[in-house]
Amino acid sequence: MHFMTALEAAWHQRNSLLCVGLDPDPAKFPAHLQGRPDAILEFCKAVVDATADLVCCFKPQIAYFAAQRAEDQLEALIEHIHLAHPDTPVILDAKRGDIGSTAEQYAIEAFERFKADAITVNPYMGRDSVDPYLAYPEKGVILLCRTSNQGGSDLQFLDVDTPRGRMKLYEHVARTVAEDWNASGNCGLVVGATFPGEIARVRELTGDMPLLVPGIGAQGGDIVATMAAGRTAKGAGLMINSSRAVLYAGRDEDFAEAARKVALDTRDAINAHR
Ligand SMILES: O=c1ccn([C@@H]2O[C@H](COP(=O)(O)O)[C@@H](O)[C@H]2O)c(=O)[nH]1
Repeated sequence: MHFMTALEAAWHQRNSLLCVGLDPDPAKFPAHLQGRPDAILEFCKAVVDATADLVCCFKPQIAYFAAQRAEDQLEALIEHIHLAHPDTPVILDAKRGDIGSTAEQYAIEAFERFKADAITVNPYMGRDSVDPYLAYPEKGVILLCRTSNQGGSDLQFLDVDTPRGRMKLYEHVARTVAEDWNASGNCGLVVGATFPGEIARVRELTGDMPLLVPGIGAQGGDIVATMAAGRTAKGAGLMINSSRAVLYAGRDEDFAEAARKVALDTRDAINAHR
């Protein structure tokens, strides 16, 4: 199924704009999982199974798996999500960006090896570096626009002269993606919850384009301001990500139940402003 179709269905049928981020850090796992060779997979599966009915998508961050030599567990995790929760799209957060020939390999890795439904991509190297992902029209291509970290302002907030006039670099990215790169309707943008003013501006520039919004929870972004700035007229359009606040809500054997409680509260806090 097309990523956007699955996402739209999840927003409305499951009544959720929450994306649970899967950033497994073994140092934070409960004692009973410590030292197990499959600890990453078991930890993530437990959180996925406890929260799947509460989310519109999951977002595994590849660095947490690769750093532990656990790409095989990432592959198994995505396979598990597809089998056990087939209507739940998976965004591989990889923030890839490289010349076309290398990007082709990254696209194969994301979509054919890991079987992700969407990937995050850094647009900084330009259109030809993004084309290999866009060549999969069923898959979502979610481009970094206004990231949630403070340092994002170093470049993204600069005023630049563009063929459309003078604007902030992140505004130019938003317009370029919305107006030039989205021919198959499979693009989205990353805009941090820590910058609600810029969420509003990106929404203004891109119509109903889906926005992946990290930065609530551990980074302190504001749900109310995010919703006011970014929701569409249909009360959707957002994948609001929370990773650490959900994953590490509990540190004991009942960690998955604790994760579910935080996910439920977060989903409801979001829905109160749809
Ligand atoms: O601008 C961005 C882009 C991506 N991220 C990623 O989202 C999660 C956030 O984790 P929390 O624990 O909820 O803070 C993480 O995987 C980041 O790599 C982001 O934070 N900001």
